[in-house]
Formats: sequence, structure tokens, C-alpha cells
Amino acid sequence: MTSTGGGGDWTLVVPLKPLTRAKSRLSASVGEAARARLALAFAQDTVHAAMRCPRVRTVVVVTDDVRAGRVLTGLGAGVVPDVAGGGLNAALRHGVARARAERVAGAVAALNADLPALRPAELSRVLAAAAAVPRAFLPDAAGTGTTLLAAGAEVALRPAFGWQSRRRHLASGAVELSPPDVPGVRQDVDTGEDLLAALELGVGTHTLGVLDRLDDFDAFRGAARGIVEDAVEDAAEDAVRASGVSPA
Ligand SMILES: Nc1nc2c(ncn2[C@@H]2O[C@H](COP(=O)(O)OP(=O)(O)OP(=O)(O)O)[C@@H](O)[C@H]2O)c(=O)[nH]1
Ligand SMILES: C=C(OP(=O)(O)O)C(=O)O
Repeated sequence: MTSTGGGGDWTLVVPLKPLTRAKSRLSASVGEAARARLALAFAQDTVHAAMRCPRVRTVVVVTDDVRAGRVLTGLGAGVVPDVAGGGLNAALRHGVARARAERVAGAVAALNADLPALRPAELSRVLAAAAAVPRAFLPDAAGTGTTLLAAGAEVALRPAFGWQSRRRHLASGAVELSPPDVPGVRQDVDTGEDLLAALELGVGTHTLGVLDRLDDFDAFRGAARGIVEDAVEDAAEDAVRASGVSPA
């Protein structure tokens, strides 16, 4: 389990269900084949952005999915296997314990793998706010769940993720964070509506690539097609600008 992030103090633990089962609530909107591809693409965009956050030292993904593990290792993450039958919170406790056992962890934060609009600068603002208190969390965009739970170096994380986790994290004494301008860290994607909201914020290249190849836009509302086409066009223009070659 080795990885190198942006050179900061934080270890991020990112849980990922096997792709055969992940993001099940999305299949009604995008179809079953795209669901699995999107689950991986969300994780790739999440890890890619997290690795570029200057406050992050290490990203540890907890997953039993061999393909996802290989792909995310390629992005620089460390990967540890899941706890058989343990569920999400057991996976997070295990990931934190492994990171701390290898002495790579100072402060730790659990970060969901379904944040395709995550931006390094936004994550940096959230981690800066979290560093001021022993234990803190960021509510999701809906205001009922959690996308990030953080704990200082000597502090137990005590994750209580799952349906309506905001209430549980608040009751556990974790400080609720509300830093300004961090929409991409809060926008988890469970449903087609969430995916549209993430698209409006701007998703990463892996998610965009999957959506650009998606045939069945009828199932995923016509509005998405226009946003994806515009984003792909913008990305192509950015690539041309970055290459310094003027378009014909
Ligand atoms: N390692 C691990 N990760 C999990 C487990 N259950 C959920 N996760 C991850 O926890 C995060 C939040 O979970 P959800 O938003 O409910 O995602 P999901 O379970 O793929 O979505 P649904 O199938 O629609 O419930 C995502 O990154 C999931 O991949 C688990 O048992 N083990
Ligand atoms: C895992 C969570 O919820 P959801 O499944 O709605 O993403 C959570 O918010 O803790």
C-alpha cells in the first residue's frame, strides 16, 4: 500500500464497492452497462483530484474490486482489500487502521468515491477547515448525508456513513463544516438527478469520457446530452490551447 499525493499531511481513505454492485441507484437513469463504467469513472475522477490536492499526502482506496484496484493504483493510490461482509464503515475503519499501522497517516479523512466534480482547491479548503478541530464532517449536497469525515492524528475516526449519516455524525460530536465554495466536494452522485447536478458543476475527464460514449440518453434525460457535448467541446478546445497549436 504505497502512494504519493500532493505532499501535505492528510491521508484520505476512499471506500469503493465492487463495480458489479456499485451505484445501483444509477442504473434506472443510465442503464446497467454504463452504471458499472460510471462507478469506476467517478472513483478515477475522485482519486485523480484528491491526489492533486496540496494538503494530501496519501490516498488509500479500500476495495475488493481487482480491476478498480489496478486502475486506481495506476493513478497513484494505495489499495487495501475490504473486510469481508463488513460493509462501508468497517471498510473505513480498516483503511484507517492499515494506514496508521504503516505510519503514513497524520490526520485522516474518509472521502466517498462518487465525487466526479471534485476539485483539488475545494478539497483543500475543506481539509483546512477540518484541521482546526479534532473531528469534522462535510454534509452532502442534499444536506442529509456525508461526503467527508475527518479526524486528527491521534483521534478515532468513528465513521457512521450510510443513509442520513449527517444526523449521526453530528450526534457523535463531529463538527459540521460549512466552508464557502466547495460544491464539488459535496456533490455525491447516487441518482440521475445527482449526475445532472455534477455535470452542471463540471465533471472530470473519466466521467465525461464514459458519458460521451453513452448511447442511451433517452433514459438519462435529454438535458444531459447538451451538457456533455458542450463539456467535451470545451475540453477539446482546452487541449488545443494547451498544445499551443492554433485550430485550423
Ligand atoms: N469498500 C467498501 N466501500 C463501500 C461499501 N459500501 C459502499 N461503499 C462505498 O461507499 C461510498 C458511499 O456509498 P454509496 O453512495 O451508498 O454508493 P453505492 O453503495 O455504490 O450506491 P448504491 O448501490 O446506489 O447504494 C461509495 O464510494 C461506495 O463505493 C462496502 O461495503 N465496502
Ligand atoms: C453513504 C452515504 O449515503 P448515500 O448512500 O446516500 O451516498 C452517506 O451519506 O453517508
